[in-house]
Amino acid sequence: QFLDERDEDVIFSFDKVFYDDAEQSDVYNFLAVPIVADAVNGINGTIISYGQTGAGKTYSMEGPSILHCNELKTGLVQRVVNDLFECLRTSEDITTWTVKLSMVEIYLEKVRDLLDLSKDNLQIKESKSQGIFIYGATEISIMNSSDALERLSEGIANRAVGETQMNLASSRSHCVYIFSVQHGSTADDKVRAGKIVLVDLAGSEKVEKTGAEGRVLDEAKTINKSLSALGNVINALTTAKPNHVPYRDSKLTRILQDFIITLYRSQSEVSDPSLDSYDHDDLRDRILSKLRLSLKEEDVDLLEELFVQEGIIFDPDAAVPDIDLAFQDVASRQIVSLVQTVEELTETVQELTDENEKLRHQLEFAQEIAARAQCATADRSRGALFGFVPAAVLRPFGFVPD
Ligand SMILES: Nc1ncnc2c1ncn2[C@@H]1O[C@H](COP(=O)(O)OP(=O)(O)OP(=O)(O)O)[C@@H](O)[C@H]1O
Repeated sequence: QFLDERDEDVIFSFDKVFYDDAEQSDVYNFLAVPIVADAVNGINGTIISYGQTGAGKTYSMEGPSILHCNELKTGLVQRVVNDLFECLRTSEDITTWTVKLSMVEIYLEKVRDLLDLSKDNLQIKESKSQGIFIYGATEISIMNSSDALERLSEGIANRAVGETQMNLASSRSHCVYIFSVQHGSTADDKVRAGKIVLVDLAGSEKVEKTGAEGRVLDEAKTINKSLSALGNVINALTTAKPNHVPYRDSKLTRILQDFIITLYRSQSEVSDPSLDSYDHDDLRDRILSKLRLSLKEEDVDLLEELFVQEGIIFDPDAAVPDIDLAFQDVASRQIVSLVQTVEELTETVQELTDENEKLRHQLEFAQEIAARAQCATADRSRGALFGFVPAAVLRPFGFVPD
């Protein structure tokens, strides 16, 4: 419990608080184990370390060193990597897999590739198939955990190279590690893709307390702006019906756009059988409005029918007890995978619409050719008509020699 600036009580809720005797493994087991398991099942996850300079963000993420440290001090990143490969290797269903690593740092609102320093101003783009992605960022395929740790260590070393070249301290930038996992499974012949994004944020201290000037002041202002943007996005998402989620206000929130999602209810509330229908309606509305952005109304209507049939969204006219059961079912299957399904279907509809458009053009073209051919035939017929006038008729007019 804390007091705000007006000395009023403010209560914050935490899922868990770790005291100073907590081990790195305690943090890892609580925070990251479910996220690694989800990534192997095709569900994106993210871990962000936030706090004041010197609070221990980088230590929690990387330990004292990525490559050389004992089991006790090993950071989250190494533990994620080790478990990820362990899960992939030991799963009976997984037949083939690839793991790719990208590593970027955001400094003064510029995205720099830590695996290729020549790329120092990467752009963030969005596509239907990939969602938000960092255009041109180096992606290295990694085969096993020791390979991954070597590459991570190179990336971290590049952060240090930047430090001396550009006189920046690594704590003044946000560091983003992106692991993309893709695998095929014998269980259902599907290819699953999931991402784990780990973010070591820049220190969050207040500008006025630091007495900073010049470049250091610019750094502090930019960091504060992006951290406020992150706060604003989370605030908007935790509002029941946000009008606008300001993802575009900073590079950080834009990169994390597909990873910061909102679940209004805690797990205990989800399993509460007295759910009202508000959340179902809200979820349905949000899915449908997302579809309406890129599709025609009739396609959205068709998809809505399909989604209701598949149990992806709910029939607004269905009886409330059925809706509650359906909601619990969907909650357990994770809303993230649901949104992925929506995106895949949106893409399929878009492809079909394009194909349809192409066929329509071809048909119009064929009809035009056919019409022209008919005209030509008519012209030829007219010519033939003259040709068929019996010579006896034309002869008196001198058209045909005797
Ligand atoms: N749990 C810990 N055990 C031992 N040393 C620690 C621990 N946490 C942090 N430290 C040490 O405290 C110092 C500051 O930690 P760290 O660099 O991780 O802070 P930070 O929050 O990342 O700061 P910045 O915002 O400047 O990047 C480092 O020397 C680190 O080794």
